[in-house]
Amino acid sequence: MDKLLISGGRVLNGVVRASGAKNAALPILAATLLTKDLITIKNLPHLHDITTMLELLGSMGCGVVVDEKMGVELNVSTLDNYEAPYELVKTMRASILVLGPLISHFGKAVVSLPGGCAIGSRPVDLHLRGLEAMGATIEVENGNIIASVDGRLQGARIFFDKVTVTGTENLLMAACLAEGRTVLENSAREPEVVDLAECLISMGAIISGHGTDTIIIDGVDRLHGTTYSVMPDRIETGTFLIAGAITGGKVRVIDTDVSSLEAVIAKLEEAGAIITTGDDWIELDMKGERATAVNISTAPYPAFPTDMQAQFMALNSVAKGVGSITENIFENRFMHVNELMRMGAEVEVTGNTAIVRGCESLTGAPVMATDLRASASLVLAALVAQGETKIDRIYHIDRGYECIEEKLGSLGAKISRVLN
Ligand SMILES: CC(=O)N[C@H]1[C@@H](OP(=O)(O)OP(=O)(O)OC[C@H]2O[C@@H](n3ccc(=O)[nH]c3=O)[C@H](O)[C@@H]2O)O[C@H](CO)[C@@H](O)[C@@H]1O
Ligand SMILES: C=C(OP(=O)(O)O)C(=O)O
Repeated sequence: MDKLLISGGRVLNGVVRASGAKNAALPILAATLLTKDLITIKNLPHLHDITTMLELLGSMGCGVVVDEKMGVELNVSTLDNYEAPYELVKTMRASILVLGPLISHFGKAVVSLPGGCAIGSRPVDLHLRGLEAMGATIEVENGNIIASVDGRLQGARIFFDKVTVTGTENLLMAACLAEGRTVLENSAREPEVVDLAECLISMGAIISGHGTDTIIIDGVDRLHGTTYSVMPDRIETGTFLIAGAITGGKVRVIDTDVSSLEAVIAKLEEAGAIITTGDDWIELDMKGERATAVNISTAPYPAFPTDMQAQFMALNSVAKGVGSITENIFENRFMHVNELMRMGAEVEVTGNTAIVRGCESLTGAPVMATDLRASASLVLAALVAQGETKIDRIYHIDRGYECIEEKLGSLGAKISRVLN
């Protein structure tokens, strides 16, 4: 298994480009199942999850042509298989995103039921209940969700008990080809949901209210082809800004989306960073100062994102003072705590709150990545730790960070990949 080797203690300085957003690219790729016309998706990040989604679409019979800049041309007209098998779903939960488009366009779908994962139990009951409200028949057999509908799905009013990002995306996609109007209430307002809606609109869908908690979709008979460019990755952007903050450096992230990072920028400023922004760039300057610990409480957008929680835990570990981190979305998203403690971090967890007492320095150690953002927090901690850190199981980080060692290396980090 590949490992990352990081020698800490270098101040990061420079400019780095944000890649396309994994969490927008995945639903947008699934949305291509809604038309038989040719679709071109641009600014796809070069990530393991994207390859998995392309593999999944390919296994269903879609034509997939990738160009050298990670633009992809998809052709669904050859699709002849409506199944997302366990082998792919177990490596990427977001495979569930093909359920809504498949049943809406083809009237049938078999998708392996995603199990729990390292950050929590993560059920998909709200996806299934919503599709049933639209007239689908759903059965779970041998670990598979078997969905079908006679004729078209029917528009419906659906209230989500809990805000769910991929749940909103699945039903949004399903509603585009349904008969009549669908109203999604208590919908996710995440920028990635908005990006998906914009892509669907460019395919001819009639959608309003995306970016608010009530999305209205008027179903159409067919969608057409489009060329669409995926939004920049706000979580990758935030992670690079913290790489600057944790090392007392100055980092500018370009080709990013400033408006999607308000909650993160506010916390970085509270931590003592000087932030300057332009139309599509954010610069963080610590002026060589150590950060001040901040309190974080995760919640759906526009509040502080759970996907940035672990990275702020790393920052608090070496900050001045004490900060609390409360995780409200996933029940088990503190797997990084024990690994950070192996590097000398002082963290006490009670229920869903971690109290982090900042220390003067961390020390390098062999550590284990447990999930995607947990791995990012270990990379960040390693950048500032004394000595060498070896991070194992970095396939987690390859799910969500494009060329992490090249990008951090270009900012001055001493980081390399050990191939095994
Ligand atoms: C591919 C993708 O976009 N992944 C993101 C998406 O995951 P994902 O869409 O899986 O997360 P959800 O927004 O659905 O989960 C939010 C909460 O709702 C619960 N829930 C969800 C669905 C459901 O049917 N029933 C239910 O109880 C979940 O267990 C969790 O406690 O949003 C999360 C929350 O911002 C992010 O951390 C993930 O990076
Ligand atoms: C949790 C994440 O991804 P996924 O929902 O694909 O597991 C993430 O991007 O931090």
